[in-house]
Amino acid sequence: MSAGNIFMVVAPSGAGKSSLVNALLESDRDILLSVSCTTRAPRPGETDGRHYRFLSVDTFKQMRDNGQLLEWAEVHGNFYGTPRDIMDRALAQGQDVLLEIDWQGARQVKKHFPGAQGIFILPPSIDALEERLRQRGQDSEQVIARRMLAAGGEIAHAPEFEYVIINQEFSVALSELKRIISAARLRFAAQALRHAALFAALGISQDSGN
Ligand SMILES: Nc1nc2c(ncn2[C@@H]2O[C@H](COP(=O)(O)OP(=O)(O)O)[C@@H](O)[C@H]2O)c(=O)[nH]1
Ligand SMILES: Nc1ncnc2c1ncn2[C@@H]1O[C@H](COP(=O)(O)OP(=O)(O)O)[C@@H](O)[C@H]1O
Repeated sequence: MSAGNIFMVVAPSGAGKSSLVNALLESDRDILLSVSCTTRAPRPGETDGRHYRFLSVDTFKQMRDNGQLLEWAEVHGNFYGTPRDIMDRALAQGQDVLLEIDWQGARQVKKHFPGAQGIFILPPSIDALEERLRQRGQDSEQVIARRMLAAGGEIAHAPEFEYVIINQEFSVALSELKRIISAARLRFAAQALRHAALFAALGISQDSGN
């Protein structure tokens, strides 16, 4: 069985990544969303284990220092990280995994898994980004100001990613996200077939070298 694929969705706060990812997951049952750990306080309606694993700073640092996180970063004054165990298990079972992380985390994942595909979501404008953060109605003015201040620096990393989607019209952006994922899956499947054929022709076991 071939290993699963990794997709990373990255965006400045308010660009619409969670909305796009949630809509994608409704129609794509073959992709597992990695639930991150965070030290940020839960927003109204967020539940532990579903949206995030909400941890104290001490517990987060303990997990990080024990090597239980595949990647981690400090974003907007809080710690965020991807637990290693669930992800490793899913990939070994051939399950595709989607990570909703920031650009710093994406860089670290790329080091471990060079085939991971990064998709950067841009808002149509900075004004639209601020409007979306306000309209979401979940963050204080102070939190919104901090996220807006960080947005420019985050957007500067968009060219590092394999794909960039401008989330203007939601349905159009969602179609692009679905198309990117289907195309990448096909490409990886074709690659795996070519490897298998090459190894068979050379009489080499596919497990050798692992
Ligand atoms: N490196 C890293 N970043 C993460 C992780 N989980 C979430 N983030 C990022 O942390 C930032 C803040 O996330 P959040 O507090 O949920 O705010 P939101 O982006 O406005 O919904 C976003 O850029 C997320 O993508 C993670 O596991 N690792
Ligand atoms: N294409 C879009 N047009 C208008 N509003 C959008 C669009 N995409 C997302 N939103 C809204 O913008 C707000 C921020 O979206 P969210 O998915 O929480 O962003 P992120 O996860 O990137 O922080 C939400 O209220 C969401 O409903």
